[in-house]
Amino acid sequence: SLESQTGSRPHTEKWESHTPGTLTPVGPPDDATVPTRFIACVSREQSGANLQKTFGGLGQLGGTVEVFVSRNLEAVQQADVVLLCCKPQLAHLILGESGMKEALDGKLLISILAGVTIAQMTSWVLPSTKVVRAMPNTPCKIREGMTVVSNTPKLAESEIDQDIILKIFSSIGRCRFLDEKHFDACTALSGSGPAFACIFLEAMADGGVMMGLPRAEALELAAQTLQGAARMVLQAGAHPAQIKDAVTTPGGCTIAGLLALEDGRVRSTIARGIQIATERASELGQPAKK
Ligand SMILES: NC(=O)C1=CN([C@@H]2O[C@H](COP(=O)(O)OP(=O)(O)OC[C@H]3O[C@@H](n4cnc5c(N)ncnc54)[C@H](OP(=O)(O)O)[C@@H]3O)[C@@H](O)[C@H]2O)C=CC1
Ligand SMILES: O=C(O)[C@@H]1CCC=N1
Repeated sequence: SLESQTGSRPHTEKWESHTPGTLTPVGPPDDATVPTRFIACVSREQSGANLQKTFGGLGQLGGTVEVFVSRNLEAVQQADVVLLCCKPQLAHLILGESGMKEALDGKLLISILAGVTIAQMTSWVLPSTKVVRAMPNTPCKIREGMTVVSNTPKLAESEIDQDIILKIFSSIGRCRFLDEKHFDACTALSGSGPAFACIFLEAMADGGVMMGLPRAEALELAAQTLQGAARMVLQAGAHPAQIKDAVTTPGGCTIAGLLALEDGRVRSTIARGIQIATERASELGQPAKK
C-alpha cells in the first residue's frame, strides 16, 4: 500500500527521538512537521472497507484518515510524504505507474520494503525524489515498535526531513537512524524479531503448562517476564549477562535450566536464525537468480 501524508512544512523545533509509546508528537501545537492529513491506499475494495472500519473518524496523530482504493497516483499527487508499504516485488510496478514519477517530484518517499535498496528505488523515480528506507515492526500497532531509518547523506543534510521521519516513527515506538548497509540485519532482528521472540515466549509457556500451569497464566507469566527482562536492558541499562547472573543462585534451579538450554545450543540456534533471516532479506525484491 501507499500511505500518503500531507501538510508537512519546515519548522525549527527539535523532535524528541527514541521516545517509546509517545501518544502525541512533542512540539508546539502548530508544528508544521507533524502530518495533519493521512491517506491510506489499498488495491482491493474489501481492504478499503476494512481500513474504513479500523480508522473510523479520527487519525492517530489527530488528523483524519482517508482511504483510497486503486487511486495511488491521486493520493501521491496530494501528498508531501509518501510511505511505501507494499510487497517488495510490487514496488517497481506501483512506482512505475504512468505519472507517478512526476507526482513524487521533490517529495519524501519512505519505503518499509524488505530487501529493496535505495539504489533500486532511486532508479525508478526522478533524482529530486528523496528516497529513504525504514524498517518498522508489528509492535508499532501498540506504539511499542522499533523502527530503523536509513541515514543517507541526502537525509543528513535535511533537518526538516529527519524531523518529519522522527515524528512519524517516534510516535509509534523507538526510532533510530543507521546506515543502509545494516538494513538486512535490522529486517531480521527487529523486523522479523517479534516472530522469533514469540517462539521463545510460546515455548516458555509450554514448559509451564507441561509442569501443570494453566495455559492463560503460563502465557501471562512468560510474556511479562520477557517484557520485564527487556525493560531492565532498555530502561535500567543492565547487561543481559548481569541479569542472568543475578538470577542464578549457585547450585540452584536457574543454572540447572540454563545448562539444559545450552545443551540444546539455544544461543547459536537463535543467532543463526537471525543470520539466515538476514540472508533471505537480502534476496527480497531482487530479480530471481536463474
Ligand atoms: N509484516 C511485517 O512485520 C513487516 C513488513 N515489512 C514490509 O512491509 C511490506 C508489506 O508487508 P505485509 O504488511 O506483510 O504485506 P500485506 O500483504 O499484509 O500488505 C500489503 C498491502 O499492500 C496493499 N497493496 C497491494 N498492492 C497494492 C497496489 N497496487 N496499490 C496499493 N496498495 C496495494 C495491500 O492492499 P490490498 O489488500 O488491497 O491488496 C495491503 O494493504 C513488505 O514489503 C514487507 O517487507 C516491513 C517491516 C515489518
Ligand atoms: O517476513 C518478511 O519478509 C517481513 C519483513 C520483516 C518482517 N516481515
